[in-house]
Amino acid sequence: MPTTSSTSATPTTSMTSLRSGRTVPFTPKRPLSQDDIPAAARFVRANTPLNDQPQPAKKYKSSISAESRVRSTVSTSATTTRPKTPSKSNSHSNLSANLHLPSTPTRSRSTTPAPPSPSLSPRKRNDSRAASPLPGVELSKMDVTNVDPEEALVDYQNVDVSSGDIDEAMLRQIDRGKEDKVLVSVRIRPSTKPSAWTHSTTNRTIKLDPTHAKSGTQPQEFRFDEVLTGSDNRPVYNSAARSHVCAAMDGYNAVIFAYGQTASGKTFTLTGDDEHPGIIPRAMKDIFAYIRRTPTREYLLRCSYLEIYNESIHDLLSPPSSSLTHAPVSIQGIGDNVVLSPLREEVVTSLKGVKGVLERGYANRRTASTDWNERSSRSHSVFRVVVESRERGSGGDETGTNGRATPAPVPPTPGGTRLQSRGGRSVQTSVLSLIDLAGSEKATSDKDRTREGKYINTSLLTLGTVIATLGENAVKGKTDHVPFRNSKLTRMLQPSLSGNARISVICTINPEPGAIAESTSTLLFAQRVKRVQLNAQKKEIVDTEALLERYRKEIEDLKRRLAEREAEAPTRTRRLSAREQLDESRAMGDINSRIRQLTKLILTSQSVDEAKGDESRPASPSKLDFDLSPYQLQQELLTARRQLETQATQILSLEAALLARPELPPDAPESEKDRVLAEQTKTIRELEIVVRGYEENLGEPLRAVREDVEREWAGRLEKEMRLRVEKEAWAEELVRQLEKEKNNRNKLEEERRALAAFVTRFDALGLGVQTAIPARLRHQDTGNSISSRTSSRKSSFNIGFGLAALPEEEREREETPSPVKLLPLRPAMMEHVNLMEQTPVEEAWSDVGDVSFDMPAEVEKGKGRADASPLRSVLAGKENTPL
Ligand SMILES: Nc1ncnc2c1ncn2[C@@H]1O[C@H](COP(=O)(O)OP(=O)(O)OP(=O)(O)O)[C@@H](O)[C@H]1O
Repeated sequence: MPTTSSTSATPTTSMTSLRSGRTVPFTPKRPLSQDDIPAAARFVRANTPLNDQPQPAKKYKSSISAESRVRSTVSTSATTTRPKTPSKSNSHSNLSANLHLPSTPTRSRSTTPAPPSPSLSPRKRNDSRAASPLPGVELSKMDVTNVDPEEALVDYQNVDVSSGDIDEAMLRQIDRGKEDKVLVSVRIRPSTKPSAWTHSTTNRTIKLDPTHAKSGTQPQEFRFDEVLTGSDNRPVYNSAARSHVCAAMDGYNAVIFAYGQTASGKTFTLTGDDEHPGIIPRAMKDIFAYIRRTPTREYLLRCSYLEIYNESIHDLLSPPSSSLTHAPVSIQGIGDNVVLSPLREEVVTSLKGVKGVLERGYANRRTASTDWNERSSRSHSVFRVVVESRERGSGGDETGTNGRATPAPVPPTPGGTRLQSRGGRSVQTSVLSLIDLAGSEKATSDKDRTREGKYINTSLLTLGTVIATLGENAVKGKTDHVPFRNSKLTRMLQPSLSGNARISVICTINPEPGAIAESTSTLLFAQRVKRVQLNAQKKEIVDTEALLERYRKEIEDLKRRLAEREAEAPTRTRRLSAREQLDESRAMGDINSRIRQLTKLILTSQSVDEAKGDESRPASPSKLDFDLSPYQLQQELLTARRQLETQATQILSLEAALLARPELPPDAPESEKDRVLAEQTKTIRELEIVVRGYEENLGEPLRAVREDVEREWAGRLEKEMRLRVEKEAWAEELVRQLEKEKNNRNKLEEERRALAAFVTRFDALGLGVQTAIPARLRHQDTGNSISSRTSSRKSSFNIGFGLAALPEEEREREETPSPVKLLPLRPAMMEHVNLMEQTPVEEAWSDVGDVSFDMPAEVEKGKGRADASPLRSVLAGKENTPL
């Protein structure tokens, strides 16, 4: 039997935590002095938009000017020196407390990588120097560009023990959210006022109380995956977020976001407070717990924190004041390939590291006091964790003295994979995005807040439209355009919303009667989200990398054989006959060419991947299908560029390896010098092979691709311009025709009036011909009748003469109603039409043909002539007739 309850049954005082038996402090995010205001009043003021109490909240309103950002930013250099304003400190301490951090790491391997050592690659040394662009502003050493990914790996052995362990409940949750639908939950915020809604947590339904419904209407019942109440964040996390956190650890992209009216509890759900840690701290704990229970894999975790404020993206970990070369974060990439750049990413290896990142980011968030929420989020904030993992290797085969064989390659594109696949072990990458949306709101009393509110509402509206279109497309099998680009938020979420992510949405509502409209709108949004179709896929860099590993191994093997032969050469050649020497040199040539061939294969590994089954032949870019659309060609170009970048990285690595070789002292034995010389010759040869491969394989074809894309685009542009010119000409012609038509009409009207006057006079003369004159010539509507007659005459003219005389294709064009088709009318034809338009009065005149007086001969003669209007002739003839 479902238990139906109303939130009204849970007043503030009864929102006592059942666990603790204490009153849940509805801590405003910017708390007042606790002594000043009684707890109940504090909650009412902080949460209730329409309470009838005075609103001292204004008193605590703080500006969110750039200045305040700078203040909080500069202080981020060390968490200890950050000014602890009362408003922020509570949040920070919430975060720290929520993460339950240990004082020191307890495992053998340090969880925090050491500062970059000078023995590392030159690139790394440069980065660490550039890491402090401002005096006094020390940026995090965990910035991903400062950290060697191989040294920041977290695995079950070195993971922070404070992360706890995964409980059975978590394992049960893993399967949740596997369906191809969005997991939609509704969370009803506790309230002191009676609730306007009835709900059932067991049936997962919510419905407007009929007493609040419009008279005569039956309120709609909404059903979701979860209906949650109360202040405990644990059940919310367990049922609405945990499955998705696990999915992210398992290799799927996952997005969890809170949506709802301002002050309905989004931030409370995502961040929580001391007593009720929210989704973010709980998720981070689970991530480390997951690593602990997965002995087969090693992980690299990178975090970023950004906000979208007034439609621009701000990096919360790298605010403007911390960098001299600050550039705004922009969204790059095409379609579902979204890259945020420049965006600071920090490697985290422990909960403590996560805490630091969250604290700094949170301190830079824009919040302000509004009429409804003392610390309202004025932006959409996104906390992202990139999870990279690979199987743990045996260890011996791949590392050199400092744990690596070559310097860490720079990832080819911003936001790309950092971890390298090793020995055929693939790297799995996924992103967990935890999003606290700004709340939709009504007009507010503050000007700045109103402006922000406009941006907030617009982007939420776009989110609604995007969701609605995606839902429609999914339900009706349509492919309607989805306006992702209409807001930064939707563009950023495009890859996830397009389906390649597991999504969980927690819609928060305020149950009070004063917020029925907003709550209904939130529930309708939730309903639409439920219809969106998902198809999340794991992203695994498997084939290419594995193949590369195979090729690399073979190359190494061949080089070893080549070196052995070269070393033996002096003694062997003496023993060999001329023929055998020739064979020997051929064999060496074969080995060299195989090395070259394999190098080419590495260079075009991506293409090789596509040309499955024919691995010996590199798929050359010259095989490109130029029937592809410009978009597809562009994609090809991007792929080629990426290969090029990989090659450039390889060259850099080899050069760095060459430089890193120890120099010999001057008194070193000759044999040692010869050995070093031979090694260097070998390295030079390797470099030559790589460079040649690059030149042969990518240089020219890449240019060719670029030229083809450019040519294709130039062709399209030319065509577009031609069309435009034609259209403009058409428009001009149309205007001319209209002008002509207008003149004709005026003329016709003039003539009609003259004729009517003439007829009236004629009547006045008592010549008794009224009945013979068509009535319309004597009334106001005459003109219309004449013009309609004219047009019917014109069309009969067309059919009778013009079209019959035209060739087939022109006749077709004439029959098409589009004005564009008028353009190719032959000038002679146009003349006919003009003549028709210029002499409509003869039509009218034919109607008065039975007027019982003789027509002057000139009138008869003038019929059908453009320049001699019969009416004018008539009028001229009658000019001196006495009236
Ligand atoms: N379920 C809940 N239990 C207890 N307190 C809550 C709950 N939901 C919200 N609150 C309290 O209500 C106040 C407003 O909540 P919160 O700031 O999370 O709203 P919001 O939706 O993020 O608002 P905005 O969009 O303006 O940022 C906070 O003081 C918060 O502690």
